[in-house]
Amino acid sequence: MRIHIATDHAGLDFSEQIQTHLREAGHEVVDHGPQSYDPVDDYPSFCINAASATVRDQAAGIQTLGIVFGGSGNGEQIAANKVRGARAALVWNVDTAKLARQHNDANVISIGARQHSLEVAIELIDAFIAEPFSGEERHVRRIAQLAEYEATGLIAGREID
Ligand SMILES: O=C(CO)[C@H](O)[C@H](O)COP(=O)(O)O
Repeated sequence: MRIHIATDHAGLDFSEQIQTHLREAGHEVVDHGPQSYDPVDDYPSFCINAASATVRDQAAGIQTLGIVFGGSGNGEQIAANKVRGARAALVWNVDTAKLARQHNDANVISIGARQHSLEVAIELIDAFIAEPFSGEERHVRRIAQLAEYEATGLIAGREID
């Protein structure tokens, strides 16, 4: 699978080690930065680039997922979700990693590098990558509502309050 990855200064060390893990597992990793440590760098552009590339590859039929990291993962998730078509989930245990795929068909995982050990972060990412979307009708319906809202501001053809 192709994995698009991005972080900021708070996750750089993590990102480098996780990229090694992913490459050893046979994935193609595309690093969206940062390329060097800058304690005052800003996560939005890195994370938006990773999410955009993930959405673009999926639209082209390429099997791909995105990973974004930061100190908490909150801002990184918010940034990724600004990209149309991105469904970024902030994951904090194996259950939320699996549910992000099963129920939400999340295409980007966000993780707080200051919240977990490297071993746990790798466990969360591996669980996320391995889990398929359930494809169940209720989840398909809810995801379609989000996509419709993103595209038109409507849900099921109606304005919402
Ligand atoms: O997690 C993050 C955003 O949600 C950032 O990584 C975090 O805010 C960076 O903090 P600082 O600039 O104090 O190192």
